[in-house]
Amino acid sequence: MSQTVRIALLGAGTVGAAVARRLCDPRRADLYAARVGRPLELVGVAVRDTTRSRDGIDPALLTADASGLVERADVVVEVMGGLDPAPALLEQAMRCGAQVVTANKQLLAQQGPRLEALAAENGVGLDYEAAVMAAIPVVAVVRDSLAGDLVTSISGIVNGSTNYVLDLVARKGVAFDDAVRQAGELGYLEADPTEDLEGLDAAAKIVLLARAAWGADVSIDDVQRTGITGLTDDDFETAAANGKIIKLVASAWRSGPPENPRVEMGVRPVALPQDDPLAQAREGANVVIIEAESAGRLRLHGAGAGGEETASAVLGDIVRAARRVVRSA
Ligand SMILES: NC(=O)C1=CN([C@@H]2O[C@H](COP(=O)(O)OP(=O)(O)OC[C@H]3O[C@@H](n4cnc5c(N)ncnc54)[C@H](OP(=O)(O)O)[C@@H]3O)[C@@H](O)[C@H]2O)C=CC1
Ligand SMILES: N[C@@H](CC=O)C(=O)O
Repeated sequence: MSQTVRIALLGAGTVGAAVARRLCDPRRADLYAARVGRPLELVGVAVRDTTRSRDGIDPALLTADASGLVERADVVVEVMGGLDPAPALLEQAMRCGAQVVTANKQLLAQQGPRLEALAAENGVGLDYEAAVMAAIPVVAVVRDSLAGDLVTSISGIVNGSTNYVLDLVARKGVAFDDAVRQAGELGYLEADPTEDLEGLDAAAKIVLLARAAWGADVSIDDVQRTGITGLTDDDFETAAANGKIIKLVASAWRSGPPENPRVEMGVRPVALPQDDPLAQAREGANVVIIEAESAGRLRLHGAGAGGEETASAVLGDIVRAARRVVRSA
């Protein structure tokens, strides 16, 4: 038995680099050891370009052999994104008996049920809090904290980069393309920015929340989706003239009996009154309102994108996964 819980990190971009720096921070090491019951050890970081130096990451940890790295880990953390090779590496990890953590919403939206089944088959966990609303612990709230209640609707701003763009255009008069460029510089945009701008990222997140809330058998094709690229100067001017602000709102709501729920989902730009709770999200923030029969109306608000903020959620999942490793030893 290893004296440490061995962590393999797949990806060291905006999110992965922040996770690696925290795992290598000596001030955090004792804290994680106490919380887990054994020290965490970062055994390697898989990247495409191993020659590039990465602030705060020992170059000796870098490898281009992601599959070889997976074989050496108790917990595999996927923050590379995309649909190739991430799913194959996660499958390999599960078959090797490793716990799996991912922030990859597109992968989960498209292949989540299959990966969940594979995790169960191999007796490992699949944690993905960072995949929805970055730093905001919404998956745990909807899936676990409200497991004794009946959620009726979920509505919110679940994409940080488009919120940043819409906010800068509306409040600061920044040109749309310039705001998109700034969102990219802050690390908010996906590798393919059309995922954000066309509402696909928000659609993936609302699918994950609908599954968490209702166990619903839904896919991204079930989401009625409109992104923000079709918005015109006229749309922004009309909204402002009416005291409103345009936000990209994602919603899911349940109808029918709880035992056989019918779920509908949508993503679309909406002109909201300035005092609407969803209008309060500034720059890269996200906000979500969850309605449940007994709990009533809950609101979560916080950072919806960014390396350090998303790393908070990934690290929470790593601690949870590492505890499972220690318990099962
Ligand atoms: N950015 C954010 O605010 C948030 C992102 N996420 C999700 O987290 C994931 C990562 O996002 P982000 O950090 O922004 O992405 P980046 O594009 O910044 O980083 C991707 C990293 O993965 C590595 N990588 C990509 N493909 C491969 C491959 N085939 N083999 C080895 N390494 C590879 C890259 O290597 P190299 O550096 O050499 O190019 C890079 O280090 C995505 O799924 C994203 O949706 C979730 C919440 C918030
Ligand atoms: N591109 C995403 C990053 C976090 O999930 C976003 O803008 O919200």
